[in-house]
Amino acid sequence: MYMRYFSRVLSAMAGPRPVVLSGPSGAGKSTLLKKLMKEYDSVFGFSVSHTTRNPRPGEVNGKDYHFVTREAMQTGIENGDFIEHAEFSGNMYGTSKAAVQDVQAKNLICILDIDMQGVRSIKRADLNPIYISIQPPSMEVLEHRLRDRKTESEESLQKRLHAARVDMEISKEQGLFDTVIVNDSLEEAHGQLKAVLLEEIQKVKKTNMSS
Ligand SMILES: Nc1ncnc2c1ncn2[C@@H]1O[C@H](COP(=O)(O)OP(=O)(O)OP(=O)(O)O)[C@@H](O)[C@H]1O
Ligand SMILES: Nc1nc2c(ncn2[C@@H]2O[C@H](COP(=O)(O)O)[C@@H](O)[C@H]2O)c(=O)[nH]1
Repeated sequence: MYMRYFSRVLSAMAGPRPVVLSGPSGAGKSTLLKKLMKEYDSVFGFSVSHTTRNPRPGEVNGKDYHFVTREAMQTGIENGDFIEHAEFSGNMYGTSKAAVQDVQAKNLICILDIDMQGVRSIKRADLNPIYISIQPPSMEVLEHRLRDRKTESEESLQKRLHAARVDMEISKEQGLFDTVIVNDSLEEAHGQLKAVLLEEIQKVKKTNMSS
């Protein structure tokens, strides 16, 4: 218990707290984090995950994800390269230690966009992030958004909707998230996200000004 306490104190001294953004597929995590990173230049850094899924049109290897084979991912996991990893909708996803270290080395707020299994694993690690859940206004709206995005096959869509129902139930669990934001109006959700992160944003801005 004391070890965990001291490691949290040390990590607080080391730089800004990372941010975990979680929530059902299609809730708007990427949309919100892109908007945040556009508004705040040189404050946030994205933790680029590894995945075995195929890139979508426009996605860039090394920027949106590290797109890898299942074999490469398994080897990385066996070598202890990952803080957490999970199977989601038929593909593997994972946060490497390097992905987080790369952002933290620049003294930026590291943003992790991960599923619920990832949240559970990160809770057991020593990252001490701010946990934010992004939720859709309803299952109906979520389904519309996912269909309109046109990224999923019917099979993948159904898997994601099933995971979403589970996610929406679990996210009500007391103490799991520091904040739950319902992304109905994008502007309002963006405003709420900024408000939650204000203290960390100011910390980074202050450090950047004095360096
Ligand atoms: N507030 C909103 N109002 C209307 N549409 C939205 C809103 N937020 C996001 N969207 C749209 O919903 C779709 C899903 O959003 P997004 O891709 O950001 O979700 P996500 O949570 O990152 O999903 P995934 O976990 O699958 O990556 C996108 O087409 C996006 O443009
Ligand atoms: N546990 C982890 N989950 C991750 C990671 N990177 C992304 N994700 C989550 O996967 C789903 C699907 O993402 P998509 O890009 O295929 O739509 C979504 O909920 C992400 O949050 C990760 O490294 N670990």
